[in-house]
Amino acid sequence: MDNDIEKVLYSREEIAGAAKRIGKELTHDYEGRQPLVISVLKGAIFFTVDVLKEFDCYTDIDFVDVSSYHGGTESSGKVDLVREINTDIKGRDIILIEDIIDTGRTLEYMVNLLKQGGANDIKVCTLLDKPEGRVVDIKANYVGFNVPNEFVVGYGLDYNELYRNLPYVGILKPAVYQK
Ligand SMILES: O=P(O)(O)OC[C@H]1O[C@H](OP(=O)(O)OP(=O)(O)O)[C@H](O)[C@@H]1O
Ligand code: HPA
Ligand SMILES: [Mg+2]
Repeated sequence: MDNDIEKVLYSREEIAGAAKRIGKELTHDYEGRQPLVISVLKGAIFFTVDVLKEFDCYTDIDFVDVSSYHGGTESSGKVDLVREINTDIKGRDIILIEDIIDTGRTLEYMVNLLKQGGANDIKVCTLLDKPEGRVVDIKANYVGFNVPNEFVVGYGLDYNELYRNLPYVGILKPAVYQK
């Protein structure tokens, strides 16, 4: 897999450092509360696990599966709900965990879904933010790293369902998806 990567942006160690930093910030910010963590499948699974191990707080965890890239490098523009949230979110303080905010469409969809369900408060935590990709004006509250406007893979992020298990985040060689 390494041969398909143009440039490593964030190493295993740098990502671990970011997860630790954010987990500690959350521990501080949620002291005395019991938030519900919602992880956005599939991409956020690695980051969720690493942040939660550093989050010292009573919290329950649920998952939602939404999809809009369908394995490709461009957003389809439409977010499909593949698996819904099973926890009652009414009145809950939610921490949403994402791997990347790119166009912002997935996050906008999720925030609307959580508001419709009666969430009390919604905070967003993402490993990567790609501000140049935005088509929707929306921001995360906790960000690991800003990434350039390139298609990145690894540590949960896929191309064609592959590369999620790379331990680092890197730019995928365009030759891989242009062939
Ligand atoms: O800001 P956006 O442009 O909406 O992009 C961000 C979303 O896109 C990816 O999900 P994808 O649809 O690829 O599903 P996956 O996590 O299962 O790969 C990623 O995991 C984010 O959830
Ligand atoms: O750059 C990206 N890589 C992988 N998945 C993504 N989903 C949105 N942007 C990206
Ligand atoms: Mg994807």
